[in-house]
Amino acid sequence: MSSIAILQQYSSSLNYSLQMLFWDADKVSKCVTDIKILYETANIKNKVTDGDVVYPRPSADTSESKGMEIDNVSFAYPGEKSKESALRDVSFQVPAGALAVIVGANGSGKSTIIKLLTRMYDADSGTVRVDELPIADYRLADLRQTQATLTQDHELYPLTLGENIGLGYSEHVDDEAMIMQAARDGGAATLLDKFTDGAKTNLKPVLTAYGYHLDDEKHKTLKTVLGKLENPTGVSGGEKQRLVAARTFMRFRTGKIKLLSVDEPSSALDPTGEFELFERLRQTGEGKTMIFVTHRFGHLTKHADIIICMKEGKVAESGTHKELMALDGEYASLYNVQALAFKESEVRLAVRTFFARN
Ligand SMILES: Nc1ncnc2c1ncn2[C@@H]1O[C@H](COP(=O)(O)OP(=O)(O)OP(=O)(O)O)[C@@H](O)[C@H]1O
Repeated sequence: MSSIAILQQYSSSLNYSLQMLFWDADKVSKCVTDIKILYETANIKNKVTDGDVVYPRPSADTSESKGMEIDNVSFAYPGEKSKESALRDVSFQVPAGALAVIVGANGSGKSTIIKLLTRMYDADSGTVRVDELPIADYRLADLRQTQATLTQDHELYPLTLGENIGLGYSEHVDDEAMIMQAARDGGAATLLDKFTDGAKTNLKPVLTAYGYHLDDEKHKTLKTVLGKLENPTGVSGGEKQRLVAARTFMRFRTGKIKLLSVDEPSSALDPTGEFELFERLRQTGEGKTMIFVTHRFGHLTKHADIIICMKEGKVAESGTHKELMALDGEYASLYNVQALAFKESEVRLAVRTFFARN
């Protein structure tokens, strides 16, 4: 019996060792694949060619700041399998300093417009113009310096919460006062206050105390400090959006921003958080060209100088809220569906409150 027991113990120990070996081998092969992808990505040539015109043009006076124009633009994503292109014969203008809001159903081309205006892609036909010149004429680095974008795709990095905000203006990544102001603007101040280390809280430490082979007794203090540093900090989807928004407000501090593009950055925010974010963006961006993509109608569309209502890759309608409501077309029907849903939810809330009280 004892021989069988020993044999069984050895067998399960061998089984465990083999499992660990394969697990480690799996991790090593994943790391190698990741590194390979990293090198391959770094080698991908940018298809967006650089221009040579300085932006903003030194000679440009205010009369030359004409804003942005999309002129008869069509665009299909490289390798797109869809039968229809993402954008077809799209034309509209956003005067300098105006607030434009792009609305429309899923897949109607809203985000694609932002990608062309920020020159992530070039149009297949037609022209995107900035201050009357084709966008491709300008130096890319100059254009990027004057743009602040806020989208759902923005990521947090394995740095401190403060550094994640400070990256919006990398020369001031250590400027605590500026970071705190940006945090307040982005609605992230309460989040920073939640942690004992505040803005210095490490989001996702990359060090590992195990790697140093530290002695429990001899390196006790160092181990405690490293342990604290290494403890990853979790943030919710809404908190991430607030931090990323704060980074955009930090970017405004560069004083160079001329275009603010905001692509549905608030899906995980509660209605109050979203309202406050849009209001602060609108106030901070005052005087700059602002382009918002949103699914939620309401105060933003009412403030818009121009609303572009997209449908299946084309501009269905454009104008102010008042003009489009008077048209009683695509925009009005989208608006009314939301207004109805809002009224229904208000009724449901009132009913629930009534029954809770009685
Ligand atoms: N990277 C991509 N590669 C290929 N096709 C894409 C890519 N991004 C978007 N598309 C396609 O282009 C079309 C327009 O997409 P876009 O993201 O601009 O729409 P949208 O109006 O912003 O949608 P949503 O409201 O869902 O965000 C869609 O048919 C979409 O499938």
